[in-house]
Amino acid sequence: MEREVQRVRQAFLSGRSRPLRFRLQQLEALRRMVQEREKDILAAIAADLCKSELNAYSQEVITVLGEIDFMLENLPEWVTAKPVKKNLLTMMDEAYIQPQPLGVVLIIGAWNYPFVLIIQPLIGAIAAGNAVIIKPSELSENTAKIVAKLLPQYLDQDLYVVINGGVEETTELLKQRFDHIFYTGNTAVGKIVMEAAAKHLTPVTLELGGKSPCYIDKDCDLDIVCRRITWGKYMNCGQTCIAPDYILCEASLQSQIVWKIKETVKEFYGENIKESPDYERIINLRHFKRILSLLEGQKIALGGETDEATRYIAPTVLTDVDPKTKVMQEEIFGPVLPIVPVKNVDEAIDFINEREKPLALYVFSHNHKLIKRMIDETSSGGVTGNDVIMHFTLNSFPFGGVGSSGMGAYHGKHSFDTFSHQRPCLLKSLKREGANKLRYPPNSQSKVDWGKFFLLRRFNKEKLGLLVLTFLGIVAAVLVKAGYY
Ligand SMILES: NC(=O)c1ccc[n+]([C@@H]2O[C@H](COP(=O)([O-])OP(=O)(O)OC[C@H]3O[C@@H](n4cnc5c(N)ncnc54)[C@H](O)[C@@H]3O)[C@@H](O)[C@H]2O)c1
Ligand SMILES: CCCCCCCCCCCCCCCC=O
Repeated sequence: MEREVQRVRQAFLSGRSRPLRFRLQQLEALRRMVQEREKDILAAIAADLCKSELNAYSQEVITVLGEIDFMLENLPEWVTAKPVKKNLLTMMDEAYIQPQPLGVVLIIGAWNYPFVLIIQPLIGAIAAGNAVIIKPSELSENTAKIVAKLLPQYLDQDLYVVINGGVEETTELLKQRFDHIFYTGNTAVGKIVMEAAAKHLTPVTLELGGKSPCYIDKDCDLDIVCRRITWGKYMNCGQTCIAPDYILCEASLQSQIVWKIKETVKEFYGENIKESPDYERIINLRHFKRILSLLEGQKIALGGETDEATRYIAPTVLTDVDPKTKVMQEEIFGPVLPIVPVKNVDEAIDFINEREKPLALYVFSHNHKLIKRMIDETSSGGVTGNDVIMHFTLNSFPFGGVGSSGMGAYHGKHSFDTFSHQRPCLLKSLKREGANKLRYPPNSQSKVDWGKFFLLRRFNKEKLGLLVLTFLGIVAAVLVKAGYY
């Protein structure tokens, strides 16, 4: 492992990942890979998650292609140095911020969207000029294998390397020194990653999970609300980090919500859900059993049917759920939707704020002020009003958690920034030493007063011109006095 990381570091140190032209070429090659090998990629995702190729394409491949195009379009502007505002002491100097690659980045992916969750951060890391080691999830082994096979056929083989394996390999990998670690997965492993990173003072991005609440106000169109929630909750069989985890609403709305979700489930997946190409399965038996255990003692208002042999769990809704029960203590990550009755929006806000900060928050209402209030008075990684999931699709948004749902963010420019160091560069001349005398010892009250004048005073534009002239006059006077002229 150590040798492999060393090899990638040597490739980074060769400098070839840095030029803009190279980054664009690699991103174009990645796009070619996705387009030319689309069938293989879709087949692998389909095999891992019992997902139709159409769904794999719309949920994963579209996102990846969109992200590559966005990078190709904007990268030339993002990589350029950006001049910054100067103060009176640096007036005559060159001051700019130069984004630079961090070095060797480790990307650890999760199984639930196994392609997009490693390729989207990879796009950002390449765009920022880094070398990358990718560790796909071992639970989505088909996608892990196809990525390991295809990437070396299209990308620089020494700069971008896939390492497959399970906990043992990841543990070994985490002992190595990286310049950034980007991890997607559960919170418990997030802590392991952060602890390992701390040994080398390596910065981390942690894309974690949590229980994303969904508040339904009584002033809304329940038909549309339930259709959107049904889509976001049962997509990928509930195994989506930003799926609405549970509903908060007034008790009287529950029966209508159940009825409308039931109708929508029929419309989306037909009478026999098991035969629908649009309904996935639970990733493995461990998760299947974990989700079943969440149903114990609950009022099942819809669904509840299961089949262990195929790891099928029907779209399920629970009503009158007690917040103290197990289903409300951990992220569900399955097709089970508890409804927790609350008296009003105030109680819903308190309920959310008494718990860990979620990755996403959803609020449905015709009342725009109520949505704004919910946003102002709570915290979450992201929010969508009157829909679910959709904030993920906008690459101008930073995607990430807050508090226990994660740290850092990515997508679009935010990925570029995550994998870049914003290096402040100040280029001074070796001339004009007279003006610099102000900061050299011995210090004096008048020097401090001039320092305060130069660094603390705020000037409007008109005054500034005058001041620059005065400043230059003073410099000239000092120089004359010092005998330079
Ligand atoms: N924020 C996001 O973007 C996002 C996206 C997807 C999933 N998630 C969250 O991820 C969770 C589901 O994923 P998961 O954790 O089951 O995925 P997982 O089991 O695939 O684990 C994630 C990664 O961690 C590695 N790993 C597992 N155990 C490890 C250990 N002991 N030491 C080191 N590495 C280890 C795995 O090899 C894998 O690559 C949910 O909580 C979900 O909300 C978050
Ligand atoms: C055919 C229409 C296209 C619709 C696009 C909808 C895209 C949904 C993308 C969902 C991806 C969610 C990934 C979340 C990562 C965490 O688990």
